[in-house]
Parts: sequence; C-alpha cells; structure tokens
Amino acid sequence: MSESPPDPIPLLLMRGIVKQFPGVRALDGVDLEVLPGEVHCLLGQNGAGKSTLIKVLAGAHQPDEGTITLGGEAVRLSSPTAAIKLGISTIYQELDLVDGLSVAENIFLGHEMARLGFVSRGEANRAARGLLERLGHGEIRPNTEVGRLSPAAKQVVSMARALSHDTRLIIMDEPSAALAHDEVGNLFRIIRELTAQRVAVVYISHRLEEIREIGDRVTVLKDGRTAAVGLPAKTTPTAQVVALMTGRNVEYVFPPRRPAPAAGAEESTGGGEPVLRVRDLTVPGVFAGVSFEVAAGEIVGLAGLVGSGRSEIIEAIYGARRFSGSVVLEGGRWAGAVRLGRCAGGWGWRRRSVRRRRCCWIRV
Ligand SMILES: Nc1ncnc2c1ncn2[C@@H]1O[C@H](COP(=O)(O)OP(=O)(O)OP(=O)(O)O)[C@@H](O)[C@H]1O
Repeated sequence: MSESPPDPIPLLLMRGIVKQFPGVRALDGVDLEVLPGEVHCLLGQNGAGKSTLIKVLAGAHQPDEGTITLGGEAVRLSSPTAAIKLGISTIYQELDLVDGLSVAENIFLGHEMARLGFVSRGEANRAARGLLERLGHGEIRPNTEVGRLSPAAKQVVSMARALSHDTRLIIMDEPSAALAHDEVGNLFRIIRELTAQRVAVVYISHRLEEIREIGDRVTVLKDGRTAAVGLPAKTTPTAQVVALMTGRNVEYVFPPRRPAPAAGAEESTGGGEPVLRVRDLTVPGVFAGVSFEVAAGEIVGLAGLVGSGRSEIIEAIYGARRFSGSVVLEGGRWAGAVRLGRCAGGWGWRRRSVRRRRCCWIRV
C-alpha cells in the first residue's frame, strides 16, 4: 500500500465495456475504477474476462461498447502504442521479451531512440542501468543477453521497460507466478515504491494471500461481468471473495474433506489404492526424478514456479513427450501397465500396441 492515501479522484474509469468474440461475449458491460497510487486487484475464475479486460486497457483489443476515461479525459486506446503514450504499461504473464537481444535493447525496444536523444549504445546502457537500479537490481547488466537471465530477472527487465515510459498505470498479469518466495518480497517492495510515486497498479493474481498483502482494493469479474467493484483488499472476508468469483458459497465450492490417512497407511494416496503411479519420470534438460501417486477420487496439486516443468510433466504423462521412468495406470480400461513415453502414432496403433503388450492407457 502506498504511504499516502490514494487520491479519491479516479485515474482510470472504465464503464460498460463490452467485447464480443465469435460465439463468446468475453466482456458484458464491465466497470473498473482505479485510483492514483493504489494497487487495484482484478480477480476472477479462469475465463471470467480478466485477460480480455487488460488487453482492452493495453490497447491490444478494441471494445465493442463502453467508455474509458484516463485522468478525467475520455480516451481511445486504439493500439498498444497509443496506450503506452497515455501512460499505460502492461507486463504480461508470458513476458514479451526477446531472448536474443540485450537487457538494454529489450528495455528500449519500440522507443524511438533519436527522440529519446540516445546517441550511443553506451548511453542506452547507462539509462537501462539507472532503471534497473531504481528497481533494486543494479546487478543485472544492461549488455547481458536476456535469454541468459532467470525468470525473476526477466521480470525485472519487463518492469524496467514499463518504467522506461512515462507511466501512470502499470498492469501486472500474475507477476508472482515466475517468482520464488523472497523474490515476491522484492516485487512487493518495487510495487510499494511505485505507488508511493502515485503510479497505480492493476494487479492480477489467483493468490488471495498476496492480494491481502499488497492490494488496496479488489474488483471481481464473473462470466464477463463485474461481480463487485472496489472492495477493500485487506478486510473483505475470503469466503465473500470466493462466493463472488464462483457465484456459490464456499461450502459448495469445496466438498467436505475425507479424513487424513492413518499413520502407516499408504503414503500420499489419501488412504486409497493408487490409480496412477509415476516413478522417476525424467525428460532430460527439463525435469528429473519426479515420483508421485494419485488415488481414486483424489485431487493432487502439482505446484512449482513458471519454468519448473509442471506442464512438461503432464505432457509426458499423457504421452506428448518422450521420457525415462514409468507412468502406470491401474484399474483402467486396459489391464497391465503402459509406458506412455514409448507410445507413438495414431490412436488405433496405440490401442493395438497397448493390448498386445497387456498394457493400460491413461484416458485423459
Ligand atoms: N481471442 C479470443 N477469441 C475468442 N474467444 C476468446 C478470445 N480471448 C478470450 N476469449 C474467451 O473469452 C472468455 C474470457 O477469457 P479471458 O482469457 O479474458 O478470461 P480470464 O479471466 O483471463 O481467464 P484466465 O485466468 O484463464 O486467463 C473465455 O471464454 C475465452 O475463451
């Protein structure tokens, strides 16, 4: 939260925003109000319309209906460049950096260097260093190739790029997804410094505890509509936020938990027989030695930072990647076991092969 209270006159007002895609009304009259110097969190389930709304705000999508007012003036965000010129910068979850370019080149990508008055690479590097130091990351060297940086360092470069413009509003789409715990602390420190300078932040995250820590107010989207505007981020009960996001009370969202397995019972399977056994799953250079089991009726969360290999593990399990180790499904339609990493070709081939080897199949 900023040190001084947010200015009550909104920096941004979006009213009745509609965005229709073929067959989908992604936004159906959404309202958003952001004050200068506040962290405004945007919440909603998958598909609620958050990304579409921030793309409208970033100038990447044109709304079919609705009005946008920035600093008291009606604006048309006709392109990303128009949005940037008006002081709106966006940091997307999939950071849009160019791996083959240097840190400084990425920061000033799209700037008109002549207009900025840079006469040499050295000057661009010096300006980049200044921005990185402002973000508390003077150790990132402006001439390093971005592809060599960690996900956290890449995000700092993205923020430096946002700050390289005269920014009044920064949109951050799941900024903590790529960060380890201590790096999230640094992100929050940077956000607090920005808001102290009256920069507003629109912050998208699925992590409610983060929203409590860094957020000032919350807008909740549901099915392309605004379910709530400007709720206090620190004091609104979680059950209320979840109910607004889902349209259901918490007791219906989370079914009653089964009792934990007794001591000595089969580990990590909720006490039941494992249906899926994954052993020493390895895709060289991506992940190694992953083992877990899933019992019938059990939901197992696969947690990790962006880049840690979560999606790749699932891709290996359903057979889209070659791997070593084993993936065994018990009690499925086919008897026995199959190592999906060895399966290739069409479904018919797989089916015959699975039968011949007395294997089973994971039905996804
Ligand atoms: N370019 C597009 N073309 C067609 N439909 C789209 C397009 N972009 C989004 N949609 C649809 O619009 C709806 C809202 O999607 P959107 O990505 O904005 O939701 P979201 O809240 O950001 O979800 P998530 O958290 O999963 O990113 C979804 O039904 C989605 O399938």
